[in-house]
Amino acid sequence: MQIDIICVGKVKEQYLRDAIAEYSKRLGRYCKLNILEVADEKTPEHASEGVERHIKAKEGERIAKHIKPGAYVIALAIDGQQVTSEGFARKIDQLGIQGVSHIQFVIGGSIGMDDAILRQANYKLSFSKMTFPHQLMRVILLEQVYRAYKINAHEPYHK
Ligand SMILES: C[S@@+](CC[C@H](N)C(=O)[O-])C[C@H]1O[C@@H](n2cnc3c(N)ncnc32)[C@H](O)[C@@H]1O
Repeated sequence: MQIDIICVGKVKEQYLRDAIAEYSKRLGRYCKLNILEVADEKTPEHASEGVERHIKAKEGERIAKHIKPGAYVIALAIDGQQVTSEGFARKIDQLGIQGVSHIQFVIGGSIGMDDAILRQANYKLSFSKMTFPHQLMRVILLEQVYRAYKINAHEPYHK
């Protein structure tokens, strides 16, 4: 399975970069992982709704260029479906059984994700009703994908 994580902006904090590197290394045993970063737009403080929509559209255009025909696209969205870790593992397993060989996760930028990407996605996944920073979301997603592979391989890790 090829897993892409399409995300916005560079991760600046070293502790997040370390965590991303660690989970990427661990996942290397189970799938082919690509982290595809697109450039972020500067967001002024107190930007109007119109300005925010414009920023999300520009970031969305960059994200769209990475979306591949035939890939199963999972957009991370606060109002998406909430599942357990076991349910998430089952979803990845079932996609493989259905013949999907490429999953692309998309994480929005600091002010969120363009509506066009959300509409294009095959599935919207929520990690709770709380808002997490987009850069931390990368770590949380990687850990849950790793957990899913450990669950599916019946290997110790998930408790
Ligand atoms: C800081 S959040 C954007 C907040 C924005 N107000 C919104 O509603 O999308 C940045 C990105 O992180 C992801 N994200 C943050 N919290 C999330 C959650 N609880 N579940 C799923 N994705 C989340 C989403 O992809 C979001 O576009």
